[in-house]
Amino acid sequence: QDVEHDQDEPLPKGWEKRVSRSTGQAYYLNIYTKESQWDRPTQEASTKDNEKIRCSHLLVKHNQSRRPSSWREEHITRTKEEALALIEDYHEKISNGMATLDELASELSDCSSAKRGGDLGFFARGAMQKPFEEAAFALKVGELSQVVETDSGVHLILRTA
Ligand SMILES: O=C(N[C@H](Cc1nc2ccccc2[nH]1)C(=O)O)c1cc2ccccc2s1
Repeated sequence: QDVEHDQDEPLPKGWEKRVSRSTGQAYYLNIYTKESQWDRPTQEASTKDNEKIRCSHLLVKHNQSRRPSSWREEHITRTKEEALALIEDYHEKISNGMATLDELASELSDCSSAKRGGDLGFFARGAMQKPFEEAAFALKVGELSQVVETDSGVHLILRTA
């Protein structure tokens, strides 16, 4: 469900709306690069895909998250404050070398990418929620973000390529 746009608002140029055969969930196809994404695009489809980066992330969801459920916990009830306390602890552990983001993400991330150590693969601008995209594209390769808030919850982002 995409609450911030009414469904019949036109999509930005170069995108088509499709329905996933396996989940019945709507997704969006860039007709130039043939890339697809779950989130409704906010900008015209990029015709070239050279500005792509690769990131891993650790997501802690809370009771105000867009989908307060994950592979770890069917009903996520923690408050946003509790989520922030957790993610700040993880940030400290990764920053002082006590743990790596992929180790913590594999066990603790509320995103399905946890199965891949938090790896989201390569993505261009327009694929992820804006706050996440801005933070990710501001990182140098190998750099860990500060805490980033999106409608999904609170994140730590590591740019890997
Ligand atoms: O949106 C996803 N997962 C959501 C949580 C979430 N929300 C996000 C917002 C920005 C970036 C990553 C995010 N992951 C969920 O599981 O509820 C994605 C999972 C995966 C898995 C592999 C590669 C890309 C993605 S994007």
